[in-house]
Amino acid sequence: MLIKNVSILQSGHLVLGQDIRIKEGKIEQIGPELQKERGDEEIKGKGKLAIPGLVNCHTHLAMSLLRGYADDMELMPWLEEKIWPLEARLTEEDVYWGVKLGCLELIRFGITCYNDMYYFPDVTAQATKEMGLRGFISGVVFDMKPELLSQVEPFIKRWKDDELIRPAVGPHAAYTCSEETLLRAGEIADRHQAMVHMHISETWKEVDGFLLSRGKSPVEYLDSLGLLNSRLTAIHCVWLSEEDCYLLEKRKANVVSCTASNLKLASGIAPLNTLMKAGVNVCLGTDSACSNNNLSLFEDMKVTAIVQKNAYHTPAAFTAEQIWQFATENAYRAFGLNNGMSVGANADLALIDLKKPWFYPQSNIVSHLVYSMAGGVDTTIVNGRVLMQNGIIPGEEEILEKAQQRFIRLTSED
Ligand SMILES: C[C@H]1O[C@@H](n2cnc3c(O)ncnc32)[C@H](O)[C@@H]1O
Ligand SMILES: [Zn+2]
Repeated sequence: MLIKNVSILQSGHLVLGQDIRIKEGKIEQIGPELQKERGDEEIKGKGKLAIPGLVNCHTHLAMSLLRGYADDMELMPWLEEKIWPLEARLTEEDVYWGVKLGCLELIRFGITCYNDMYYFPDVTAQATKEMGLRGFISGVVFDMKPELLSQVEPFIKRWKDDELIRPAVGPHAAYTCSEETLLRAGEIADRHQAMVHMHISETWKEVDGFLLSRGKSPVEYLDSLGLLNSRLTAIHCVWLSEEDCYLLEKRKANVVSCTASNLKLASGIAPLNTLMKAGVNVCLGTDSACSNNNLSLFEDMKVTAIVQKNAYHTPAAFTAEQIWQFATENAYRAFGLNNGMSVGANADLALIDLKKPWFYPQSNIVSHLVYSMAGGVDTTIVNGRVLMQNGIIPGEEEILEKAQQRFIRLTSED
């Protein structure tokens, strides 16, 4: 495949007239005037910017089926009164079409890899693979459904050698898993060197509960169980002490901030300034389309930048370049992804049509990507396979129809 005459970002500046040769799922060559080789599929890149694929570091993708189902509530009533009762009715087919609906949105927003925690992980993995996206997929584990823990290791064994899917371990949170459950989940992850995906310190009530009952924060408690390490994606981390921030860095844990979801649930604002000062690897996630309510990292980048600037009364903080790293390089580091606009990297990239008013004047492109990007990308490529070209995703219409049918069935008993 040869992407012709596209612009790329180099050190934050636009470099025009570049060609990108892709072979066997990798970027083989980048430069001007590359010769077309026999059999090369050519993609016209004139007027477009090629960006490395974005990584959504926290989703419950199948919850795209529940978008708009339960707004305007805080976390625990939202879960206990609305979400968990509805999820009790979920079938594998609901999850399959919900994941496909979510994949459509990820593709349209230039996201080539995502990190998921939900029910029926085999179905999530299969649907993701069919859509062509890279995914770190974990089956949720919590004591409400004790049978889920025993399904983790077989799931890992089934998917551990897949090219696009990386099986992970998903203990829901410290407040929904017993110590025994957390220890066993950690042992399984250690045995398979799998990523661990966990909601941590999302609300003040969660943290206050631990301080009162255990005399330590959730972060300190999880560290006492050996769960803090470089394979952990610690989701939310809104209510952290300074000691928690330095402990997360000491253990090289990754923090995933889900600003829009935190704000919509009125959970608070994560202390990203302290985390960055401590040297923690900070990434971004949208959480589900049921608490955001979309899966656009462009939107979460902008929201994170402006909310954090205001929180610290420092407009100069959280620059567009730093925020862009949250959604790209920091995420690649967290998941050990060989991604980026460089020779030998995975051919996971997106093309953005720059002929849009919000990209003019064509000056500070990273600023435009973070502060003014609107809509979606034009073309999305994962592992060298074109998933969307010129805004067209094959099979989209059927997925939209099926998702609508599944939502109607799922909520018909309400
Ligand atoms: C996977 C389970 O986690 C539930 N969930 C969805 N969003 C959140 C959140 O922000 N905090 C905690 N739990 C969440 C989801 O409904 C599943 O039950
Ligand atoms: Zn979540």
